[in-house]
Amino acid sequence: MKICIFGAGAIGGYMGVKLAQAGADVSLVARGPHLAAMNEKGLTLIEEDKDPVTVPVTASDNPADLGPQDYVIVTLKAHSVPPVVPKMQPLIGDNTTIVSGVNGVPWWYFHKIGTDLEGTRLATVDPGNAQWDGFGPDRVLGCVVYPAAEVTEPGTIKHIEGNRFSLGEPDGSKSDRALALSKALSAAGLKAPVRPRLRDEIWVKLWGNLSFNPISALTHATLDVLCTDPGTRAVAKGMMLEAQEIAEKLGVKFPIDVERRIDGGAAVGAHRTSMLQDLDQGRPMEIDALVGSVQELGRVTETPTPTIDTVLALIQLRGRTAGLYG
Ligand SMILES: NC(=O)C1=CN([C@@H]2O[C@H](COP(=O)(O)OP(=O)(O)OC[C@H]3O[C@@H](n4cnc5c(N)ncnc54)[C@H](OP(=O)(O)O)[C@@H]3O)[C@@H](O)[C@H]2O)C=CC1
Ligand SMILES: CC(C)(CO)C(=O)C(=O)O
Repeated sequence: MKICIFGAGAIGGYMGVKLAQAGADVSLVARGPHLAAMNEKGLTLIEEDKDPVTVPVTASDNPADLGPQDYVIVTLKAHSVPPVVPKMQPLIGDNTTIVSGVNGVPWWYFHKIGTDLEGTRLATVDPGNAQWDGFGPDRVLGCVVYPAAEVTEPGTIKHIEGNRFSLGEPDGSKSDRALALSKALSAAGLKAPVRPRLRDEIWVKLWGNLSFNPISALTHATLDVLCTDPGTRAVAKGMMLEAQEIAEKLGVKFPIDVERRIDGGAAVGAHRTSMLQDLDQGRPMEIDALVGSVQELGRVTETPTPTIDTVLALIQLRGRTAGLYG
């Protein structure tokens, strides 16, 4: 089984080391100094309570070097995917599965959803239908990424917590391709359950990213603070309740309530969300995938989103004034 991880930064690099250690036929697409370091000295993973490990990896910035794959696991930031769809084509053969390991509402959300919204495209996450037309939705296997990791220096990944990558077919079936990838990831020491209702998990994760991420980038507060400060907790709750109304109209069942989700965020502690880290480091923020997409779904489902609209306007302008958005 040939697996290529496209965008082998923090999450893709973590997965890459684990798969390489388990002897999988895995290759990585990356770029710049991180790619150069991987090719020079291998990819290093630092995990708590373990000695750092460095593994030799097959890595390139040119997918044509790697050829058609059984699985392409996309672990780019959401806004980086549409522009690279043409560049990814050499990785795609007749039976290639694309695994979308990207936060936010996935571009394939309405593929095989089984309602009258079947086939609806989302401009916020797939402008110009780049992925829908360039990959084809039948290739897609969904994935919710739970681990936290970061690239601490070129060629080095620090794992922070978690090892679960939930997988799910758009139609909820336990397909052979989902089960085979689950087996390969499990053999690498990762948790990879195949879920019949992946969209429910997408929304529980998205609840936090939708609200905590922009609030943290706007306030520079860590999760423990923004989830317990009465004012910002109320803003997060307002956004999440609007999202819940949208999601329930789309058939999602939430296994927990908003208060419990916010308490879970607080329990993570003094974490600077990825959007705050991106802002601080001058990198584009995943505003469209995490917040704009939920506003778009509000329009699709005719659900008012006044709190989401307000926070989205603020974070978009924050991004523009920092030269990182739009
Ligand atoms: N990190 C985390 O803890 C978590 C992340 N996620 C989600 O996972 C996804 C990936 O995040 P993360 O791993 O943090 O992101 P990273 O930025 O660390 O990884 C993406 C990598 O792809 C590279 N890249 C971008 N464009 C190209 C290109 N055209 N060709 C080759 N390489 C390219 C980037 O290089 P460069 O740096 O040069 O741009 C970077 O090394 C996001 O959607 C994120 O929200 C989900 C849960 C937790
Ligand atoms: C905020 C958090 C921890 C989950 O909601 C996250 O995923 C992020 O920092 O992007």
